[in-house]
Amino acid sequence: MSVRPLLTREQSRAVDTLAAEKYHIPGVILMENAGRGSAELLFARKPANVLICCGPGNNGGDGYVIARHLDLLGVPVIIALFCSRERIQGDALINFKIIEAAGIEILDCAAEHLCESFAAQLSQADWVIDAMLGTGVTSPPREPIASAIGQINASKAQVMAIDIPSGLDCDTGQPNAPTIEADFTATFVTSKPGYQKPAAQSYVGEVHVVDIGTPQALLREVLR
Ligand SMILES: NC(=O)C1=CN([C@@H]2O[C@H](COP(=O)(O)OP(=O)(O)OC[C@H]3O[C@@H](n4cnc5c(N)ncnc54)[C@H](O)[C@@H]3O)[C@@H](O)[C@H]2O)[C@@H](O)CC1
Ligand SMILES: [K+]
Repeated sequence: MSVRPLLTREQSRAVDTLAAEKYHIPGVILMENAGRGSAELLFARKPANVLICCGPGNNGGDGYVIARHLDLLGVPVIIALFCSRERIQGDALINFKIIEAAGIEILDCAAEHLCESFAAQLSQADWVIDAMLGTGVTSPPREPIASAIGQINASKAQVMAIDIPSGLDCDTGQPNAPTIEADFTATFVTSKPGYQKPAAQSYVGEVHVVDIGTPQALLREVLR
């Protein structure tokens, strides 16, 4: 496939479902490929230290995989968790348990009062990874993620968005209030229709497509 067509948010979710149900690829393999590919993209930029902001879903799951691979590459990482541990499930929970067992530092930022250390870590961060909201987002960002987006945008850290800059409508390119302003975005399988729109440029930054191992036949089926 020379120039890949663009998957909408719904089509991206169809790819994830079909990959598991029709092509027998466990989601945690797709997540490993997504996280490893994203970690290697960031490592190439020689990060001094990385603060990885994780939301409640599989976008957060990508963040846990990225943390493990950057840690393995010798990069100091800290996870900022923007949901209660109890909310984490499925493929994200598998990867959360791995980094917990590996002793990677996790800041509990789910409850406002536990979040003082987030501001301190953010001020020290060379890079921030936005693994808060991906294709499962259904409305403008809610608290505590909304406040985190504002603090991240106000910080001096460089920002890498995972799959979708949190807050951005990936189909129209329209931002919500607030939306992550990323220096670059690692998006999965294909770029998204909204990423080429003028309104999206200050949010997506440089777009990189990361393959997650889905077969060509699956793409052809979804894009038909
Ligand atoms: N097999 C898969 O499904 C794969 C998924 N991947 C990652 O998983 C993401 C999709 O994961 P999910 O479907 O879990 O969804 P998300 O991880 O995008 O998170 C959505 C969750 O956040 C909450 N939420 C929704 N709207 C919100 C809002 N406006 N404010 C605050 N919280 C909100 C909901 O609880 C929802 O469960 C993709 O974007 C990609 O990053 C990748 O790992 C590739 C494989
Ligand atoms: K994101």
